[in-house]
Amino acid sequence: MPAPVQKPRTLYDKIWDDHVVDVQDDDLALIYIDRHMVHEVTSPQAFEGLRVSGRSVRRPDCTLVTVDHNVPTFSRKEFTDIGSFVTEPNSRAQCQALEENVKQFGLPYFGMKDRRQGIVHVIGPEQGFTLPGITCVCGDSHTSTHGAFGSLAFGIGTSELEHVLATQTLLQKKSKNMRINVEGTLNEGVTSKDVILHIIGVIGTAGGTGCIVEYAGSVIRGFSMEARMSMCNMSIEGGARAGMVAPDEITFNYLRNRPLAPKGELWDRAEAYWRTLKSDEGAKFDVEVNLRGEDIFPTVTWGTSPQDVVAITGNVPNPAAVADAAKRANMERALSYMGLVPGTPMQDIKVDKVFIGSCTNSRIEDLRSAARIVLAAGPDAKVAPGVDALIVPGSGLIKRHAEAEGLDLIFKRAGFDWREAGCSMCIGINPDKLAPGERCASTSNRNFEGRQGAGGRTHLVSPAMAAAAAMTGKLTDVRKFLGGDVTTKNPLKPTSEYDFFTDPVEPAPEPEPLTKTESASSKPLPPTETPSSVAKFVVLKGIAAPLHLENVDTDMIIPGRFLKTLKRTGLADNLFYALRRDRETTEFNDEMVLNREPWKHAKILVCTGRNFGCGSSREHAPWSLKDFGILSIIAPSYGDIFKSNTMQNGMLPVTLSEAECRDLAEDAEAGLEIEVDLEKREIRRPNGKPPIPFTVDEFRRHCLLNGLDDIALTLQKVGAIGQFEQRRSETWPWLDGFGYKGQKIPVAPVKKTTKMEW
Ligand SMILES: CC(C)[C@H](C(=O)O)[C@@H](O)C(=O)O
Ligand code: SF4
Repeated sequence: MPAPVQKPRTLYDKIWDDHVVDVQDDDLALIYIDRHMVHEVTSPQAFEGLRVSGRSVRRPDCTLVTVDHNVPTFSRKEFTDIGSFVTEPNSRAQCQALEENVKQFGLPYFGMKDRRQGIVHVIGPEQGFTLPGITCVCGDSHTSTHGAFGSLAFGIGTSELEHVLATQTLLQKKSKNMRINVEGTLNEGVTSKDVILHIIGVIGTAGGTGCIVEYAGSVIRGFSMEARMSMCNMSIEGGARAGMVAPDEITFNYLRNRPLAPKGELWDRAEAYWRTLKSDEGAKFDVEVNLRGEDIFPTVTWGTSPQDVVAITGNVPNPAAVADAAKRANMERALSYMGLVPGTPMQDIKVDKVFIGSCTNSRIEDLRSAARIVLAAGPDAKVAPGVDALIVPGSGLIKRHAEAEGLDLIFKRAGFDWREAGCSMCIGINPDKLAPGERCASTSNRNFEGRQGAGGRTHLVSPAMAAAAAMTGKLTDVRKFLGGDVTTKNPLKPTSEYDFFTDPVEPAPEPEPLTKTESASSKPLPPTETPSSVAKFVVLKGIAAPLHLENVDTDMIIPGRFLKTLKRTGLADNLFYALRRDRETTEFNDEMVLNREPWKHAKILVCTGRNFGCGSSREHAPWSLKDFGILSIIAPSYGDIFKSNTMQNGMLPVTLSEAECRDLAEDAEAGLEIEVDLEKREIRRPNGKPPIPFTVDEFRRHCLLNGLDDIALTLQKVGAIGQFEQRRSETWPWLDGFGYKGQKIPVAPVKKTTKMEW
């Protein structure tokens, strides 16, 4: 009999197929997670969950922990410990909790004394922890960055994080396949950051919802790994949970010799497998977008959403030209927040601050490209008067690498502030933030209201454009600095031979005993125990509050500065902070519906705009809604991570058509109580209108109706997980991490790094 012909598969299909541990009737699959990265903001509640239920971390060897969001980026010369160095109490508490958890659960950790510390999405690739063909997760939406290596990498919430720690698996439904092709040649001054901003401008922040995006085409193939990471990083801003690029020579060259990448014969086996990781000819994509490199120009955002983009040569758009009333209102709000007048040339907009950093653009190439512009401005050129310009390398190693190339001197000579690694001014939950009304050209990824500090105004740009803005004091077309051959004019000498091996890679430490008699990792996993309970959701009757906004992001639901908590509760007052509070006095206002009777008591939120809960993976968003009393949201569509986060908390997101949402919003405006019945899958109104039916995943419905905990259910499949791990060790042995079953990876000999003379 001829062998069955397998139909052509996409890169995503292949990685998915290779990770399925178990499939349930309703399309949900338990998939194995190869790499788990952890930081201090989204993990404390998950570790607490493990502690309470007496569970251990299943694969410390596949877990890597660092501290990045809260850390101050000023000099660490005087650093002794977190307790004295991180002075803001909530930030300190999160960093200290992480260090305690690392010890207690025995996890590999790059702390603040370790020069490999840095932004979680920078250090994984840098160490070779991120590899092609893997599944990779982190309690952070920009995990999409790691897809640049041809891996399936996506952000998860805190409950899912706990699930991965305990089981090394996740319950997932397969997403749709989307491909974005960028063919042709890029214009002068256009970088991968401009390409991804342009893409988001075209597809919108909901464009990739429900999809995994593969970036393809000659432009992408020509990009370095750094450039691919910047693109995949912002997949989440385009609504997609993950973005990926098929691995190729550029990927292999980047990874070869990285500390945690396979070596010798294992490398050869791995590379042979990695070469199979590309979409087959004829593979089916549910959505395909084709763009031309020639149509992309140096790009900048004007508004408060990453889709609000314009070429730097353009003007601030005019809301009056927009027919749709809701869109016009959104634009007016954005322009008022940004303090911009329609028609103003973008290049006339003055900036107060420039930030070069974040998981999008803080890698060595980003720093080089910014340095080139500074050099092109002239030997004595300085940062424009009145502008504060900050350069924050993504990791301690990048900082050293840049210093070895002398980039720090270029920056410092021109008046830039040269910092230590961390998330810094990307999110403003550490000392680096914008003051109210300050305007910043930023290489980060989110320009939401208040993102870089309450009242701060963000324009997203590439590192070269940020450097140009620093030198002129205004948003500036980078091409002004690019006349002639910049590389010969500017004597930058990149060092590809940077030595990553001077620090030994140690296996994870032994877990500390939880009590005198039981340790976190030696305690056996609970067997087929009765599923523990989370709150049940059966029928919910109550006041519904109407909300007429599109693309409500989780930064809007709860701003970053309120994430610095170790608890899941106490967040109600900060729900929709910017909408509910007066900008000046911060008192609750009367305009926002949730501040008024009877909606103050709302149990249901009816949102008429699409893409509710997009952006960051913070589970604090559903926690704050729940804390306020809202247990069900009704909207036309959701950000993928937010949707699963709500269901992990006994809340029900109902998806209805836009017309149905508008209809229900009328009832909500009238202050009527409505009833969400999960048992019958329908929404009932008291005014004689017919019930509205809805659909919901069967497994999720079952869990919600019975108040079941995913982790306990998954642990019933521990046998299948163990079998998968055995096959994984045989087929992909390089995926067992350092320290697995007592193995150690050899430490390469120490090489000397010399400061470059140029
Ligand atoms: C803290 C974390 C939940 C968040 C994210 O998921 O993206 C943060 O990194 C951000 O950039 O907003
Ligand atoms: S987006 Fe910003 S805050 Fe989030 S991980 Fe990246 S650098 Fe950190």
